[in-house]
Amino acid sequence: MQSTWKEQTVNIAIFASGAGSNAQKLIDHFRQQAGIKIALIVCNKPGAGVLTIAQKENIPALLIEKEQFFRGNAYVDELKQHNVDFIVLAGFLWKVPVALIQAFQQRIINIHPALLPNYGGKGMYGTFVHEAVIAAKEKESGISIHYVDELYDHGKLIFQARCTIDENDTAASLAQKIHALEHEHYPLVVEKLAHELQNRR
Ligand SMILES: Nc1nc2c(c(=O)[nH]1)N[C@@H](CN(C=O)c1ccc(C(=O)N[C@@H](CCC(=O)O)C(=O)O)cc1)CN2
Ligand SMILES: NCC(=O)N[C@@H]1O[C@H](COP(=O)([O-])[O-])[C@@H](O)[C@H]1O
Repeated sequence: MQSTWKEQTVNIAIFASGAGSNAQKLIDHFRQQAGIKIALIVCNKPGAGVLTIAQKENIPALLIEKEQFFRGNAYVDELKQHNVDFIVLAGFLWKVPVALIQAFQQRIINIHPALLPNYGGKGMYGTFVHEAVIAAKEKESGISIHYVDELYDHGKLIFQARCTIDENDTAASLAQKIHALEHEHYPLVVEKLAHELQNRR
């Protein structure tokens, strides 16, 4: 039987902990796209900028807390209630637990602001990444988009893009270059994976 358009829609949940610039770019990108919807914003930090974006964009927001996330159902039931098909981490700073990974196998991805496998792992987030890259006097950095497994920054790589680092670059100027790469590429990678999910149905 032909499924309804609603059933064919790929519903995406964005997990974020901070300002939400990547979330905003994803929302903008899919605003006019039939069949792919940003259905939920999940956040672990009260007052985070991404919650303001959710409110402005009239997207449901779910504020999660540690006990239920790490020792409860990992909010799998709530995600299913929102018909979430795919999870996109965009500056989410907690480790995704195995319960959630098992419920969304090969359907959780993350963007990391460096060229994995270098400069990843516990403590490697936000400006800490750029400071480490600058301190190491690297000549280039970039972004890595990967599937999420039970370890930090360890899942199968999907996409990488690079930028040069000039001698006068600082962690702040490097962060700007990295954000530009993220905003350019993440929506396109998410779109490609969402279409592949649609075609598997
Ligand atoms: N199971 C997984 N969960 C998450 C992954 C992953 O690859 N597998 N990626 C991270 C995102 N990330 C890097 O891309 C990352 C985020 C945060 C940390 C970190 O050290 N966090 C601190 C806590 C910080 C806070 O609560 O403010 C910590 O664990 O002590 C490392 C890497 C998202 N989840
Ligand atoms: N290791 C995870 C990590 O550092 N993620 C990084 O957090 C930032 C979130 O920015 P945003 O809130 O403006 O999208 C992004 O640069 C993302 O790569």
